[in-house]
Amino acid sequence: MADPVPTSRPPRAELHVHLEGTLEPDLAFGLAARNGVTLPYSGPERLRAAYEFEDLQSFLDLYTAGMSALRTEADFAELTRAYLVRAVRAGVRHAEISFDPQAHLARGVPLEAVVGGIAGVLERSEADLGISTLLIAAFHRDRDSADALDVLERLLAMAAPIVGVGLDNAEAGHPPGLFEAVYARAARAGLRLTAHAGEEGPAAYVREALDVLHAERIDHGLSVVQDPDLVARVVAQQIPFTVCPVSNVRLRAVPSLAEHPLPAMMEAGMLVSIHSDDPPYFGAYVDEVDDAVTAAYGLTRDQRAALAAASFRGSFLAPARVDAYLAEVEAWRTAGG
Ligand SMILES: Nc1ncnc2[nH]cnc12
Ligand SMILES: [Zn+2]
Repeated sequence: MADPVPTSRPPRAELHVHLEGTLEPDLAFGLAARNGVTLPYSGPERLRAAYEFEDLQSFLDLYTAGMSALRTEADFAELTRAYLVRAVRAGVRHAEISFDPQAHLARGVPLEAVVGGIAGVLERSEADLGISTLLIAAFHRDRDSADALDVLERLLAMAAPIVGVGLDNAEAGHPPGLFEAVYARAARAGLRLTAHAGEEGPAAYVREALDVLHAERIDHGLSVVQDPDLVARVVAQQIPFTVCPVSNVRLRAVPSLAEHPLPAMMEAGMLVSIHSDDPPYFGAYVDEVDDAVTAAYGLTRDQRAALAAASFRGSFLAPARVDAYLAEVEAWRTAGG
């Protein structure tokens, strides 16, 4: 018999989600109308119908176009709140949300509006919605690293409430090592370090993110499986990998879930967890990602609980909070009988 709705999926942490990638077409058109912005589609359904991607770049083009609707502090607050409400329904107990400051600065939107809108909602998320949250500033790897350093200094100067930094956007030809100084500065400021690596790039990019950036966590990291020595190392060190299987299929990093390395990563003993990346663009929030991988690989309740536990272990939360959330996962696992 199917479980009742509240316990059908494990409690989990969402560690890999781009705030701008949570923009639903209806909200995009609502904000665009409010701001006098014209989106290059006749309406939300036409926009959603355009969510067919050949690769990462074809997605990034649409993702960047969608962002043009976001202009004011209130827009960022509304976007953040809408994501959190949906995440709570997905069983997300803790979310570490990335945002792309450079994308907004490039459009003339002040950093204060972006950070103020997001942070104002996040600081009340636990009281208002019962979900803990942390914020990550992600830098564009296909821009000059001096620009990333400048934006990082501005975030530090304004005491932006960020827990860490990330690295995203077009990967091919943009190795992590270019951002060594940015990550060193972030580390000196006490920030936590994560980086996209091995989504479209080679295993060498994953290695470089670990060795040069000293990344504590790897976003995607699919290509690690091409390097058995590196797999052995990340297993030994229990480096968290935030994998987004539905995103990887939709962006054609892999042909299908059946050919995705997630089962091999789990089998090898990696600390791997599953996430949504940019949910409306890929047609799946993290509960739907869980459903998809459970069906594709015939995961047991214990395996789903292990993925959920890894999401908390890989978080930037304090150990006591991780332990409290792990107890919730364990309660879910054992409730299944
Ligand atoms: N999957 C992804 N890879 C790199 N940058 C991104 N920004 C939003 N989604 C991304
Ligand atoms: Zn991502």
